[in-house]
Amino acid sequence: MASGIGRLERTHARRRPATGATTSSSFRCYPPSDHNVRCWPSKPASFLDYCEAVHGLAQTLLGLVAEGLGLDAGFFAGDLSGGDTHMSINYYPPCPDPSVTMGLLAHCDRHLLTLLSQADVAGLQARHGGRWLLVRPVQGAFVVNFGHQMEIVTNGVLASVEHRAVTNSVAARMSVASHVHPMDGCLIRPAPELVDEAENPAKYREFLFSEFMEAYDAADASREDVLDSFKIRRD
Ligand SMILES: O=C(O)CCC(=O)C(=O)O
Ligand SMILES: [Fe+2]
Repeated sequence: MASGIGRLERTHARRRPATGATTSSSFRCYPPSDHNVRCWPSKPASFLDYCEAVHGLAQTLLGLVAEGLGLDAGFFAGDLSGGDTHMSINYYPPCPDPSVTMGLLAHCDRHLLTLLSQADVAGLQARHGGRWLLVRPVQGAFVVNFGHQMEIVTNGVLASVEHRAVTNSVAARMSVASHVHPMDGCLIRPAPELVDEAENPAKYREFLFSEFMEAYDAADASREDVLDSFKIRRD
């Protein structure tokens, strides 16, 4: 792990493994409960400040997204975004031949929202119109990703974004992703306000987020396979 990150306790391999020599550590970083604090890195000392700022930013963005959709500003607050924030710290060493080694395989995040810091080395790609587009780093800015849960709750209005990370032959790259999760027992369903049985019927059935986590792992994060098991078929 690069200097500055310090010791990471209770790290584990990513559920979605990279094909290259990527090192990823995932742990619950917020709220600062006794359990979560035990998983924190020992450096930097301002780690709590970072987690609090990210949490605050995520809640502000969710409020704005809700308003933009014509929902109550507090629509996503509470159970839908009130679970632990999961942080993934990804380290991609330089790779002699990037054409044969992917940093992180294509996937959609499973929860509501991700705030991703990718520092200053490019590598993140998002799929758009069948093509992979490089998401260039902007100094001091986060990339905001919608996950599957956002797509389902908005009945497809805000689609989850498929993305991956590529390696490069020169520079090591690091990214820090903060994933905003719902409460474990949260019921997920399209917002009734965004459903109209005649004009725009619900595209997804109701389910517990824990059920979704199992389906996500079983489908190996393939976008269509994951969503398929929750779609309502009308033909
Ligand atoms: O390293 C990146 O830019 C992507 C990381 C990512 O997609 C994730 O941690 O879920
Ligand atoms: Fe991701």
